[in-house]
Amino acid sequence: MGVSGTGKTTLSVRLGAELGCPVLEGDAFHSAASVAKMRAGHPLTDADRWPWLDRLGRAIGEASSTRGIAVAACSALKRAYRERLAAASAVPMYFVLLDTAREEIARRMASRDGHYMPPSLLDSQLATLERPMPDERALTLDAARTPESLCAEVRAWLDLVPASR
Ligand SMILES: Nc1ncnc2c1ncn2[C@@H]1O[C@H](COP(=O)(O)OP(=O)(O)OP(=O)(O)O)[C@@H](O)[C@H]1O
Ligand SMILES: O=C(O)[C@H](O)[C@@H](O)[C@H](O)[C@H](O)CO
Repeated sequence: MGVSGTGKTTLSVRLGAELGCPVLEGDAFHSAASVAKMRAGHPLTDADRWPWLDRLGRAIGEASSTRGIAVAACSALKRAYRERLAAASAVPMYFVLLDTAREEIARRMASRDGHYMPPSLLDSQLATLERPMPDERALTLDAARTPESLCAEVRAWLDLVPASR
């Protein structure tokens, strides 16, 4: 989880490869209308996001049944979005927030080609972000670290989280 451009896709692909499990890309579950809206520079609303979170959550639940675990990249900006995603999946869900300085995120967004998300939406993403509370199953990491070290820390954390929690 985290705002656009923090490295969710990069980390999830790496983690999925290391764990040998399915990887789901949240961006692929948006409706065409939502993608067009973001491309045009308009932030999504809650109403835009609920059906997307339900679709992605169900897919996470299905994907995790094959290998016992699945990894997903999803902004999941608000607590209510994380709760919706977990409820739709019907499996235990653990969140990793990638968080770092605005300047670094803006630099990453500006430097990538062909992505529908315009850098102008970064401030709305940051304003919407509700960082996980202590009672959520969540780990916060500095997104400025290397993908290798982020991946290693997530794996160490997952091993320490009891499966029944
Ligand atoms: N740990 C990292 N260190 C340096 N650059 C990174 C790191 N992770 C990702 N990047 C680069 O930052 C850019 C954004 O990464 P990525 O697409 O993984 O982010 P994202 O959070 O999935 O974005 P979005 O939600 O907008 O799809 C890419 O150009 C990627 O190569
Ligand atoms: O909830 C949202 O506003 C969206 O998921 C956005 O965060 C983007 O789709 C994603 O980050 C790709 O840039």
